[in-house]
Amino acid sequence: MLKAFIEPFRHPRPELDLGKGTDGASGRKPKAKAKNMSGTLARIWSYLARRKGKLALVLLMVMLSSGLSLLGPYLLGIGVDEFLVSLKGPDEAPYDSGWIYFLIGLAAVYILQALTTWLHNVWMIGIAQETVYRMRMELFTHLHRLPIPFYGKRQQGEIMSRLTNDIENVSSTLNSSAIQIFSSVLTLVGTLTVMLWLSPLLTLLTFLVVPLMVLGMRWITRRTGPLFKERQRNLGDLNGYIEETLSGQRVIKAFSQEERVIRGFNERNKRIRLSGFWAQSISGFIPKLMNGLNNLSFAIVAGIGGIMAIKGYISIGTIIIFESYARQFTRPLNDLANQWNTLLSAIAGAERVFEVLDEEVEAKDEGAAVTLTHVDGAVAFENVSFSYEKGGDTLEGISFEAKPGEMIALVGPTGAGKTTLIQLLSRFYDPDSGRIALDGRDLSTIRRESLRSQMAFVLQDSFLFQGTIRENIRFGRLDATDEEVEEAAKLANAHSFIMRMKDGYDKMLKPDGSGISQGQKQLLAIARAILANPSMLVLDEATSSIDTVTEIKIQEGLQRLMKGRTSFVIAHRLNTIRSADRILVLKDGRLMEQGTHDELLKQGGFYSELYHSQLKRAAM
Ligand SMILES: Nc1ncnc2c1ncn2[C@@H]1O[C@H](COP(=O)(O)OP(=O)(O)OP(=O)(O)O)[C@@H](O)[C@H]1O
Repeated sequence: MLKAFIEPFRHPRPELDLGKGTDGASGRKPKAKAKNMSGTLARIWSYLARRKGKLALVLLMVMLSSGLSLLGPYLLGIGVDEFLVSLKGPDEAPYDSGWIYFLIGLAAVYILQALTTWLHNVWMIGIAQETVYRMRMELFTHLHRLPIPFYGKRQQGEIMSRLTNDIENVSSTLNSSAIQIFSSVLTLVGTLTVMLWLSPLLTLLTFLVVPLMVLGMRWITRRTGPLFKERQRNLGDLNGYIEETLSGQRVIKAFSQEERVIRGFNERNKRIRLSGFWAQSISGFIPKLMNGLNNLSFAIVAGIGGIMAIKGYISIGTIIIFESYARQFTRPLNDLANQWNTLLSAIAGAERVFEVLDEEVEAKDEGAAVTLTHVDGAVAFENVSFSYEKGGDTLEGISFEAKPGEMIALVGPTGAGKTTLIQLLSRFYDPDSGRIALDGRDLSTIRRESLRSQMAFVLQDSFLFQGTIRENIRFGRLDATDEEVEEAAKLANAHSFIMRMKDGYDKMLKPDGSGISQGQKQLLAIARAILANPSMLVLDEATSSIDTVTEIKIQEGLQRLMKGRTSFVIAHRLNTIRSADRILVLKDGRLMEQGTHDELLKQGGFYSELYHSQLKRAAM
């Protein structure tokens, strides 16, 4: 109801629309509408309710400031009647003490109004910041408890936009809009009540222009609404494009696609210019219309009110009160219309935040799940099948065994399912059927955290954080001493290159790990894994070409790391896994062959084919 009334008064404010309620990062269509408004509001309230006392104070201040905003003009009218209209002639000056007290009282009212407004603003900002602080914390913590499949389904930019844009949207709305709406409603109701009480006829005359305002505004907003939405969509599209092209800089440069990317940007930029031009030009007419109609109302009240005053129906002071109130009336109406929309988009934002908070966290370990203290490293896959999507067959009927300390190599063409098999072993996903066992114990009966703490990963593109080399190695075991960190680096063959750097172990690495070479990154990852001292290892062999010296160093480091641990090596160059205890050959999600290098060559099957074709390519 309220929305229907105030919607036409909405001044589309460009600065409010920027990035808010849009899925800026992903560039998707903005979702301005909340799906479950009352539920979301109740949930926001549950956050606010934690500061009930302060909130009550804020509401009290809002009521006071709204009341005082009514009292000011009212007193002014009374003052005019009392001290000016009653003057007998131009020579009679209102210098008696009553007039002075009146002025002091009036000033006190306006000062108090400013003070109460300031107080409710500051207190509300405090409550709002505390609320979004808690939301942000909850969301970030929750994101780290969500299972890997959640991330597989969503774009990173989209998740980030919830943590930043959407939360910011809730924050700014709680800061101002929520209270402004309350204050506007109070002021409107109060103004109307006092006006009706003073003179129903003059009230009617004052509001004669309101239907014209509603019609005029509706006419304009009907035209600008779709234009603003269009601009919002274009903005989202542009944001997504910027994010994509900035993160893909290397590829763009490598393929010399700069010109094409700039052209793409230009097209999107033009679309924003066009929709922005029309939206803002048409909506720019709104303040003029409001002003014109306000003046019309002013003239009607002054004219008819003047006649009524001459006839003695009302006093001059009453006309002054009406004129002030009439001017005061359109402001909260405008505020309401603007804030209402901001509020709606914030509710939609909050809903998107709650949607993530409602995502199921990684399934709880079963009650009886155990924490492993020691692992021998015997792994068995028994007829394991798995698919990322229902009905698929990413892995089918996989069975093999790995004895403690064995090196198992996984080979097969791209997309064969090697990484998926490792994901199942680390319980990032659970098999659809079949069983995986560690030391004879079903994986599902082992606590995930405990299982993962027994494993270390040395991947192709090892993830390095922004921090020193020392901190990055220590990530393997946070309580390791500096000596232990250096010992691990020595075993990994990383010590010498670290010492050649200016700051040695204190060299700061950049957030994306750039600044050191691929081979050096891998040596650091090996050091990290050595420090973690896991019972099981997962190694993703580097595909990128690394110089022979570094490669020998890496191989040495890996040999030391693998010693006595069950290791799974995803191999791309088959000559590096000749010493593997077992080679698993995967193709299209099925285990085609398994055995040692020699056994598989003798079989003359798929592995032998792969091996010989690689030999041939190397010889060319
Ligand atoms: N998160 C995912 N959601 C849906 N399908 C996926 C997902 N990850 C991988 N796949 C699909 O599962 C199949 C196996 O992928 P996997 O990454 O295990 O192959 P791989 O043998 O490790 O390949 P590569 O050698 O290229 O790394 C592929 O067809 C791949 O497209």
